[in-house]
Amino acid sequence: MLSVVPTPVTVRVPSKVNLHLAVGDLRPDGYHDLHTVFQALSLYDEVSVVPADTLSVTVRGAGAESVPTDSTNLAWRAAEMMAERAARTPDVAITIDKGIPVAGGMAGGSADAAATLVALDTLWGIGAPREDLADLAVRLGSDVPFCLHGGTAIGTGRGERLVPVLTRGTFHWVLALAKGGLSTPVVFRELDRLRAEGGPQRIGSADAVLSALGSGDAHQLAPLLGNDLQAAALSLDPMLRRTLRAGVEAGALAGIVSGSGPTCAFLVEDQHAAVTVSAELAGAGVCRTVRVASGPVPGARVVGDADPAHS
Ligand SMILES: C[C@@](CO)(OP(=O)(O)O)[C@H](O)COP(=O)(O)OP(=O)(O)OC[C@H]1O[C@@H](n2ccc(N)nc2=O)[C@H](O)[C@@H]1O
Ligand SMILES: Nc1ncnc2c1ncn2[C@@H]1O[C@H](COP(=O)(O)OP(=O)(O)O)[C@@H](O)[C@H]1O
Repeated sequence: MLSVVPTPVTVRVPSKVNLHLAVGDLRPDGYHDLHTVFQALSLYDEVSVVPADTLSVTVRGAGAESVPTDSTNLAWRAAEMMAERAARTPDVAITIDKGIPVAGGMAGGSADAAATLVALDTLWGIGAPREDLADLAVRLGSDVPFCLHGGTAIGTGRGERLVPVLTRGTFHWVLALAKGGLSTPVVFRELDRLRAEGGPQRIGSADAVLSALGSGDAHQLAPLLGNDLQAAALSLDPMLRRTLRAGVEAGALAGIVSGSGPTCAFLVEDQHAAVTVSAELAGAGVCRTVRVASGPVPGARVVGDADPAHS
């Protein structure tokens, strides 16, 4: 008798860069209020789910060895949450193909959690409204709702309250991926420490960033990029200064530490500049590897899914 091989559902999910990341003071719950502008970039993870006897996670790609495959993996937790909502057992094998740097400040783990929610929604035929998935997402991490959402958005609260931002055209980026990672809580703590000593200066409001995004002009946007966590990331990893300098010397319009780092994101004029800047940066020996990306791109979605309900 022929046995039916189950077909996996695969979801592609983008990374993010914070174009503007203003960090407030430490709150009693251990978090910081954020005012951020996220942009989803075309550097992706792919998450596949297939029915299995028990829940498992397999991680492949660069940095896979440093990602947990047990219940501390955010994708595992997303599967348990989705199963609870559907009142069933989370009997799936999850495979994560990492394209997003691990612990790189580009929301890799959050992306995998968002992708797992979308993949299981399809695999189990749940058809949950996006708002329901967003409610689950926020319980998994501050960045998970944006990974579902994609595009460009303002994030407030812990970064989880989102309002879409109108942008024109496509922005082109060169990403310098570092050898190691930086721990998000450690970077926030380092900022608290630096602030207790009187520095660094806080970035201002995002108003000018929003109008630059509306103009679609990378030259206008470049000098406005700002990240309150950058000083803390540089304090923990001083070599990043060299990386930021090298990107600008290679012809980027501006460079910024992405989120809590250590990935450095360089805004460039166009696709052609992305190729030349990335080649020069790769030769400068200031990072593990270089990637070209563009944004904004859509959030987590099933590969091959043309259903507008998923847009
Ligand atoms: C800094 C940002 C900027 O987008 O991204 P990354 O650079 O890590 O990708 C995010 O705020 C990271 O979000 P995420 O990685 O989901 O963090 P969470 O799991 O929610 O929190 C991890 C820890 O970071 C600190 N944290 C996080 C968010 C926040 N608004 N304030 C904080 O102080 C807390 O110590 C928290 O326990
Ligand atoms: N699916 C996952 N992918 C990557 N990291 C994960 C995942 N699940 C849990 N983690 C843990 O989260 C930490 C932060 O990783 P990541 O989300 O990639 O970085 P960042 O918070 O800087 O954007 C990692 O060190 C890893 O131990």
